[in-house]
Amino acid sequence: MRVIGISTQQFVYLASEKKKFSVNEILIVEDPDLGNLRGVVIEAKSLNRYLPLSFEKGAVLDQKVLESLTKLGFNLGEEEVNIAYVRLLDTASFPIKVGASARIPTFAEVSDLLVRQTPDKGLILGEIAGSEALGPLPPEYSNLYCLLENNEPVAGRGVPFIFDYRSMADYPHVGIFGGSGSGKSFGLRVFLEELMAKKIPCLVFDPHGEMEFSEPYPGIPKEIARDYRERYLALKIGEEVGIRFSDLTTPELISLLNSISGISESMESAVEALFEPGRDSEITFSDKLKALIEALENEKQFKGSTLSDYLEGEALKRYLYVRDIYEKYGYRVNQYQSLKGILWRFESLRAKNLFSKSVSLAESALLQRKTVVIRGNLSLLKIYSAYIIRKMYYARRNYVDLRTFGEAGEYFPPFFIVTDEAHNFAPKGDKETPTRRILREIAQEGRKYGVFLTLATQRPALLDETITAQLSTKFIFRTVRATDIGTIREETDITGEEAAKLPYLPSGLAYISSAWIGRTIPVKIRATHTKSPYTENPFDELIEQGSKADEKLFAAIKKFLPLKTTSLNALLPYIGDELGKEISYDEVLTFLNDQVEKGILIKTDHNPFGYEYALKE
Ligand SMILES: Nc1ncnc2c1ncn2[C@@H]1O[C@H](COP(=O)(O)OP(=O)(O)OP(=O)(O)O)[C@@H](O)[C@H]1O
Repeated sequence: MRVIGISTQQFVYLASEKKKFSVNEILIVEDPDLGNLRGVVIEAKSLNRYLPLSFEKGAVLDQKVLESLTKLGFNLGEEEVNIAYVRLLDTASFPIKVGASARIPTFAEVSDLLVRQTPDKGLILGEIAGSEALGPLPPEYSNLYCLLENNEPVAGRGVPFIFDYRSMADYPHVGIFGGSGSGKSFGLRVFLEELMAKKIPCLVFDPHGEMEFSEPYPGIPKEIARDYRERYLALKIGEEVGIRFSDLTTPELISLLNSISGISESMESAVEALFEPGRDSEITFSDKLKALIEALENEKQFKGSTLSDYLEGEALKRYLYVRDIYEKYGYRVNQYQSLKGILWRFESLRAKNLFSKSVSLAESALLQRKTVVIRGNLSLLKIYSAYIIRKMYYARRNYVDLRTFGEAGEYFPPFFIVTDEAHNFAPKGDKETPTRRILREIAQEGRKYGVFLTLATQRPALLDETITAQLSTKFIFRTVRATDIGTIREETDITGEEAAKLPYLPSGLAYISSAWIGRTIPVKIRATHTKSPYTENPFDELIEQGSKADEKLFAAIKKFLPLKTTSLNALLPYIGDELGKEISYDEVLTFLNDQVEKGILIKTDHNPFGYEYALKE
């Protein structure tokens, strides 16, 4: 490797016949006067005589570079020459000497650039791509992780990428972007495993039920494997976690109703007038709504206080109750349609079982520094997340605010909020959603309180821009859509060359762009220690399900072998009993013929009307 072309104090060109350069690789230039200087490859090209057109394109290849190559003895007509455009990371007091040699560094020479944190104080997320060449690592950086090759874990051979989560106090919030199948969910799982290992409390929203960490990934060596079973708690909305109605404030109730379907101003003022926080239960609030609707439907009956003679017993009790409610609220809340709208929204919330449980299990698990996985379908999570995030965030905020003024409040720990499908929780656009409001607030102020976001999405272009702008660290996996690549280019410092590679990145390779690192680093995300419940290939699933069904049917039919098709109809009820379900003539016949094809049964002509199937000897 030699310096060619025109060099400056900041940039040099390197050429080599043998070494192929890759973008982001760190190299050492050995200047006879300036000593050893480190630089990072920002563009890489290969030239050979069959590619004359590439000479015309790109900043790397100008005429002077080509002349210099020829003068230095490279034979462009005959051989391939690899060229790198390198930005120096160390300061040079004058331009680098042309012709100076360059080489691959040792780990010790570049360790300060590659590892910013010791493994015990950082998240071990994977391996810096291309770092295998740096030679043996000191023991403290070895054997920390495996990579996944053809779905098998193999020991990592390069420099670990250690994410300095402590730097999030200055550079908060993480974005994980990548198209379908790019390795984004895998990356998120690795991130969560590392947070659990460090006992950093975390609130995760899990719309796909995949955030399970109890099953070990097959083949992970035991020196690396960790047991996460005690480190997380999965809670299902409506079963283990919900909203305690008596805890709700009026704005919270309004926000919940709004999340079912947007509410009007008159509905909002009706809720403000009717709802008594802390005193109303879900039943008393619903009763009030119904009573007021009933009164407005027959307003004449309830105006004035003349009591009908015909009323007695339950009917009288009801009349008095409705009249009472009408007298108390009717003069302020008299829009029938608004009340119907609130009732419909409120009953929809109740139907989701939201009010049957509280957040106490989630709260105490966070206090125990666990990861809390909140499960539910996407639409339920969208409703619930705003409530629980606000609840946990304000608990933390109150504690910190009180502490700032020297007062003792109830302790609540710093924590992460993590979700996949983030563009559904905080979509871009004019329509305000309750979750977006609180996520924006945390994106802007969470740092002060030690509350950090980790938002994963397939569609960064659809994520709220205020939030995207606050994500100081971005993990960018394979991305194909031009609009998403456009957003990524605006929001990170990745180069044009890196952006052009985004559609072709292999699964599991991410560019990590972060304000605290100051440059983009390509990282192969490590193998997970645990297995998602849904890693089975759907086609293997078909085969497995098929063979299970076949085994069952074979066991049911076996005792009737040899079996004649003429007696099959009569046997169907018995076969059905064995199977525990009805089965048709055609289904059994197809199955028998399949077994003949597999060589398990033989089929013979029985008589002009049918066949006989028997076990092959
Ligand atoms: N770090 C990795 N190393 C090697 N292979 C990986 C890695 N991450 C993912 N893969 C491969 O890519 C596949 C898809 O990964 P993953 O499920 O994480 O995709 P995804 O980006 O989350 O897609 P979707 O958004 O559709 O869920 C995995 O099943 C695995 O085979």
